[in-house]
Amino acid sequence: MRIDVVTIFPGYLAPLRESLLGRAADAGLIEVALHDLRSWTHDVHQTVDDAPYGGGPGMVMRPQVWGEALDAVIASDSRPPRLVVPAPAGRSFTQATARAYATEQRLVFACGRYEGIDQRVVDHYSRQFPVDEVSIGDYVLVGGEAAVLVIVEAVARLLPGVLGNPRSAAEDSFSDGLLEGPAYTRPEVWRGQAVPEVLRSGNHGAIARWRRDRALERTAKRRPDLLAALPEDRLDAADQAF
Ligand SMILES: Nc1nc2cc(Br)ccc2s1
Repeated sequence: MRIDVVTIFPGYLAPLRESLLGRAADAGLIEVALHDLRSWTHDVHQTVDDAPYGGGPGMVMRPQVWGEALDAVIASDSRPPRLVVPAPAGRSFTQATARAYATEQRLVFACGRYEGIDQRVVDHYSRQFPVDEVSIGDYVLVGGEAAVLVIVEAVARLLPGVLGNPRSAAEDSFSDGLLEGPAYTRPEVWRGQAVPEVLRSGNHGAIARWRRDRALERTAKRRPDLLAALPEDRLDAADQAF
């Protein structure tokens, strides 16, 4: 997978080259290219924003700069892109979105700042490529860069070969529509708290049931919306207690 990120703060995306993603890049599983939006300005001040039509606070990012940048970046690789624009008003980015993005050949991220990017940029490219405006949560950041770090990590970990143990991705939170239950490791007793006995029983059936019950219990308590959204056939008779 090829990932391009256009931003006025390329340094903010440096962590994409660290650890898990660094190893994935070294292994050729992911190719990350960072592009400074200001490279496509033509004035001495490298202006990327302007006052909003209709008045109001803040500044809006100029369509001309974004158009020149995205034309150049998209043309720099033959793989067809999905353009992803993090935005507070975007559709929610979920594990299902991450799974869908993990099947893409190429993701091009446009990192907005200020009050966002002139809407005509998204409208223009939506006529040529799939374009998603996505939000990573119901809060407002200062820019899209932090959202790109989150999205890229959630997607990259699903790519074959990126995680040491592929079962991790298959069994983590949200993979079966539920939150993950509690996890334990040695020592058996820590500060007077013992590891639940069933986990030391060696009875794999009982362990699987216990883990399912803890996941259902936690999901019912913390995210009842996820439980309500589960398709009927995803809950078996033993699950009905939740
Ligand atoms: N939750 C989010 N907040 C923001 C703010 C800006 Br400015 C750009 C993108 C995003 S995504």
